[in-house]
Amino acid sequence: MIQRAAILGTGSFGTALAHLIGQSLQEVVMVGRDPEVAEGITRDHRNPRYMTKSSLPASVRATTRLEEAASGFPLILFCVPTSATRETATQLANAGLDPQTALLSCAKGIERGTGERMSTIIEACCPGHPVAVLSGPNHAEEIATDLATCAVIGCCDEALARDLQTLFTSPNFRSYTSDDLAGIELGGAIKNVYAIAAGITSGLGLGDNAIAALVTRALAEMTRLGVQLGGRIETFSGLSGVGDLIATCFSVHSRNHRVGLALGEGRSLKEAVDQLGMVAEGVPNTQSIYEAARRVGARTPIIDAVYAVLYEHKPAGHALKELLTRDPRPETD
Ligand SMILES: NC(=O)C1=CN([C@@H]2O[C@H](COP(=O)(O)OP(=O)(O)OC[C@H]3O[C@@H](n4cnc5c(N)ncnc54)[C@H](O)[C@@H]3O)[C@@H](O)[C@H]2O)C=CC1
Ligand SMILES: O=C(CO)COP(=O)(O)O
Repeated sequence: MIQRAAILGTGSFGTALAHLIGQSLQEVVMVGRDPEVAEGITRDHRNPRYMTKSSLPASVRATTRLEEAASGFPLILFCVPTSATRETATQLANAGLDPQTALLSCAKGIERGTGERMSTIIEACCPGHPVAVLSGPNHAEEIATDLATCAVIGCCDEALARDLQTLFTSPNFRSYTSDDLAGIELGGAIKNVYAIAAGITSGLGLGDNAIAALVTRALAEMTRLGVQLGGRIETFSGLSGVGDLIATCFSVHSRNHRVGLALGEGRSLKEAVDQLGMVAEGVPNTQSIYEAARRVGARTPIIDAVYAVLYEHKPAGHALKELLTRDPRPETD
């Protein structure tokens, strides 16, 4: 049984998960960069910057010193953006990490340049440590206020998978297990791009039919690309695939959706990102996933359209028109 855990990242998701697992654990230490945030969490049992309405259990404290998390915690959660995962995992490995510590990746994205998944990066930086992943329709805002949801835990070690499933089981949180880490991580990464596309669609003033059509074709594209990149087909019909796709494409909470909405309404990418104040993984991941798709020769018209809007200055309306006027094809092709 896991009794203590460390959480790297004192942002939205780290705070939501501290709220969740802090209810059953003896001790949770959160590690962040901002001393004011860390002090606020420890003193007031509330994050002064993220998820500010959510109280944190008495078991939760925070620090800015990574060394405090490296030793004495059998489980460490990675809740920093994907762009910071390699650096954070390297620092952790050099901070005196206990040999048996399990590492759980909660971030959603793949690395720019290499196309690597977060679990493989963590494994490479912290060799010998068991690595698992958590994903699903899991908006921080809802977990932090005890609204019910489900997640899938990807883990190849059966005993650890059981321990993690026990930890991530509460009256408002149900978890499933799977050994398809690739499929789980790819679904969570790729859906970010479609959440931007859904936001753009809303921002352009299109209706429910258009968004339903987009999400349906996005699922076909995500499955096609995800299988080419190494995931199992059935995983994309699960919580980390279609489940998270629905959550982010239709939710007011989705940061990626909000970036898309701003773009559809005519704002620049910089304006859209600046007004958010939180990480929208779909922005860097549109690049990393577009590049990964090119490497395996996948047909990804929706990802290509989002890439053109974000990085080639194509007006969103033009990108939409091009998508709709492509050569006709069978639905299941
Ligand atoms: N917010 C959500 O509802 C969910 C987020 N996630 C994933 O969790 C990850 C983190 O997202 P959020 O917590 O939403 O982001 P956030 O923007 O709310 O917080 C990010 C945190 O990481 C820290 N950070 C940023 N750059 C860093 C660096 N270079 N080194 C160390 N720390 C750094 C920030 O100071 C902040 O504490 C992302 O990959 C996201 O996709 C997954 C599920 C749900
Ligand atoms: O992954 C998420 C919910 O499952 C969060 O999505 P956003 O990053 O778009 O807010």
